[in-house]
Amino acid sequence: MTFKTLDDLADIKAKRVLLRVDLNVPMDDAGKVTDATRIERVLPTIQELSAKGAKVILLAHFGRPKGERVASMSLEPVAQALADYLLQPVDFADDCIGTSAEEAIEALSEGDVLLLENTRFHKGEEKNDAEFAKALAALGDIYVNDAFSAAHRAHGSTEGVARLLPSYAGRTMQAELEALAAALSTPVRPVLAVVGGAKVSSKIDLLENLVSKVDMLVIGGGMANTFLAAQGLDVGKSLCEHDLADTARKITAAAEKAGCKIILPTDAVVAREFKANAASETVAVDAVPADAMILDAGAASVDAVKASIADAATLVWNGPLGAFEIAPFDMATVAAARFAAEQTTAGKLKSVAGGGDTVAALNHAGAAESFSYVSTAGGAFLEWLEGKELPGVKALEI
Ligand SMILES: Nc1ncnc2c1ncn2[C@@H]1O[C@H](COP(=O)(O)OP(=O)(O)O)[C@@H](O)[C@H]1O
Ligand SMILES: O=C(OP(=O)(O)O)[C@H](O)COP(=O)(O)O
Repeated sequence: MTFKTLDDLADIKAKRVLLRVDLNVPMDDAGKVTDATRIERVLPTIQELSAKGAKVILLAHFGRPKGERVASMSLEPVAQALADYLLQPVDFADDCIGTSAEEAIEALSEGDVLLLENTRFHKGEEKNDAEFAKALAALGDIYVNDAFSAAHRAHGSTEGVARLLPSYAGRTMQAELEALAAALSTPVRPVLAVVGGAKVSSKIDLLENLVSKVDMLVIGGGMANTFLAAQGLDVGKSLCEHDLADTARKITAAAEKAGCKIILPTDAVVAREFKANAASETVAVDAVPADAMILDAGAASVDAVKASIADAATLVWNGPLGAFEIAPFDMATVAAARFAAEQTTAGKLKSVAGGGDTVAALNHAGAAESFSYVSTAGGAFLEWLEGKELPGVKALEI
C-alpha cells in the first residue's frame, strides 16, 4: 500500500494541520498518566510539523464515552502531560468541533500545538458520520494520521476526515507499519500468540483467524475467563462475557482444525475485592468461589505459559495475563514478560508485543527494552497480523 508521508509535504508554514494521534494512555484515578509510551511515540511528528511552522491541531480519543461528555474521559490532563514531554505549551479546546475549537485554532501562531477534546464525546465519531467528518475537516488544511493503534477503527477522525482533506501518514504510523512488516511478514515457526486483557468483545472475533496463522495460542486475562465459562466452568464474579460462549467454542473448534494448540489457565489467583493487596488465594479453575473474581493466572498456568514461550521461535503478544496494575495481580504478566525478554536476549526468540496496557505492563516488568519490537497498538496490531485492511491506513492510500 502506498501513501504520502511527511516527506511529501511541501510548504506547510502557517497551514492548519489536523494530526490524529493516539493519546489513549493508561491513567490513574488522580488523572496522572501512568505510561507515556504513546505520548513519546507521537513527539517526532508533532515536533517536525511544528518546526516547519504548521499550526498543529491534535485530534484524539480517550476511553469509550460512547458519544457522551464524560468528565473522567476528558483529554485535558493529557494536554499537560504532552506539554511536559514536548517541552512546549499545548493549548486545549474543550470541544473537537464548533466554536470553541474554531476560536482556539484562530488564536494559534506558527509552530503552536493545540489538543482538541475527546473526539468520542460526539456520537458522529464512532458512527463515522459524514457531517461530523465535515465539521472536523473544516478545521484544517491538511490531515496527518499518526495513530496506527486506532487505525482499525473506521471513525470520523481516523477515516472520514482523511477522505476530505489532503492526507498523509505521520512518522509513527509509517514506522509501525515498517517495523511490523520487517518483524513478522515471514515469521520463524513455531509462532506463539498470547492474547489477554479486558477488551474481550472487540478482540475475540480476531482469534478465529489467528488460530490459522499461529501454532500456539495462550489465552489469558479477561479473555480466558470467557473461554473457561464456555467450557461450563463457574468463573464467579470474574470479568467475563458469557454471551460470547458460542464464539469461544467456535474458536476452540477452529484451532483444533488448524492444528493450533490452545493454552488456557489451569489455576487462578482470586480475590473478592478489586483493590491493591486485597486478600487473595490460588485455586484450580474449576474451584473458583462464586463470590470471587479471577484477577491473575496461578503459578501452574505461568509455568505453562513459560513452557510455550520456550517452545516458540516467534512471540506476538497483546493483552496482560492479569490485572497487573494492582499488586499482587501482576505476577503472571511480569513473570511471562521477563521470561520472554530473557529468551529474546539469549537470541532464542523474536518477541513483538503491543497495546496501550500491554506496553505499560512490559515497562512495569522492566522487560520492554529487551523485546524485539514494542508496538503502541493492540487491537490494530492483531488485525494487521490477520492481514485485515485497516480503515485508517486504507484511507491514506494514494
Ligand atoms: N482477570 C482480569 N480481570 C480484570 N481485568 C483484567 C484481567 N486480566 C487483565 N485485565 C485488564 O486488562 C486490561 C488491558 O486490556 P486491553 O485493553 O485489552 O489491553 P491493551 O490495552 O494492551 O490492548 C488491563 O487494564 C488489565 O487490568
Ligand atoms: O487503546 C487502544 O487500543 P488497544 O487497547 O487495543 O491497544 C486504542 O486507543 C483504540 O481504542 P479502542 O479499542 O477503544 O478503539
